[in-house]
Amino acid sequence: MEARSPASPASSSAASAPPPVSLPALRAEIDRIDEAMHRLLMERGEIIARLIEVKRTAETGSAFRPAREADMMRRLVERHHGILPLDTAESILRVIIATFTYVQAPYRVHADLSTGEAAMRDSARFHFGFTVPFEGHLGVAGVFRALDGAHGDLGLVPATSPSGGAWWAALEAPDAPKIIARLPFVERADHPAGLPVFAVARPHPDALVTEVRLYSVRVSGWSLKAAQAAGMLAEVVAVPDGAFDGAALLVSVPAGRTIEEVTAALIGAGASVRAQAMVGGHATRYTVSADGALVPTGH
Ligand SMILES: C=C(O[C@@H]1C=C(C(=O)O)C=C[C@H]1O)C(=O)O
Repeated sequence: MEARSPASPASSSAASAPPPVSLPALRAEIDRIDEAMHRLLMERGEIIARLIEVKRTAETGSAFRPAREADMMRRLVERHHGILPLDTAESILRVIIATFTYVQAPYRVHADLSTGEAAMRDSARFHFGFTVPFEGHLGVAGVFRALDGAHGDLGLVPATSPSGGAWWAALEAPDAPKIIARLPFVERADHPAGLPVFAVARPHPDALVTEVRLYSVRVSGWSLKAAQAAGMLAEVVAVPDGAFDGAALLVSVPAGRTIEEVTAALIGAGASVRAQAMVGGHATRYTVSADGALVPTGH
């Protein structure tokens, strides 16, 4: 976020205009700004109408462009300052983006509620608003069934505490949906919708972001040593898989690293890699630090 003292003028035009002194004058300023914001949103809609033709969304089915969305959210956080809470600015832009994506090609959000309904519903509403239809499912299998029935829809699955076993194995087939984003886009300690969530969808072929690459990896000989070796290089979610120290892993490989480095580390720690498949990708994660700076998260 830009560092500015609270006394700084909001814009150069405000700085040159004489300060309004009366309550009616201040309310007139607010009405002018509200009307300008509404007109700008309607103008944004006209541009989206033209963009639909350029993207030919109707042909490809999915309008999501996760890389662009992550970039827009990072730029919002970087330029934000003043008394409006960042949470509010972030949720407004998210609802604008999600709703205009919906206007391009209608979709539903299917969320796995099995690790808690309130936090998941907050994440879905914060990131997708109330115009995009929301459907809760008790388990990730229900989410994936819904995505099979409606190829343009989007699923939300808790990113860190798998309640339904190694759900990511269902994303291994080439024509299966893939992880396309990790929410929230910009992390911080007190994020009001901070549940770590993976967004799952069938991406447009050139829309999958691969800054962070996600792999489903099956190993035998899984041990604390193997977990530590892989954990030095990548974020790993592990679920025991069968007898004899087997495990199903979801490995998030950050930019600058490769899955080969991770599997070499696993083998070096005594594990055997039985299978691996890419199951998605998302933008590099960023955290807002206490002084408002954006810091890459992870390894
Ligand atoms: C507008 C686009 O489509 C979607 C909607 C966006 C928006 O409203 O800003 C941004 C990214 C896409 O998910 C685009 O591809 O640029």
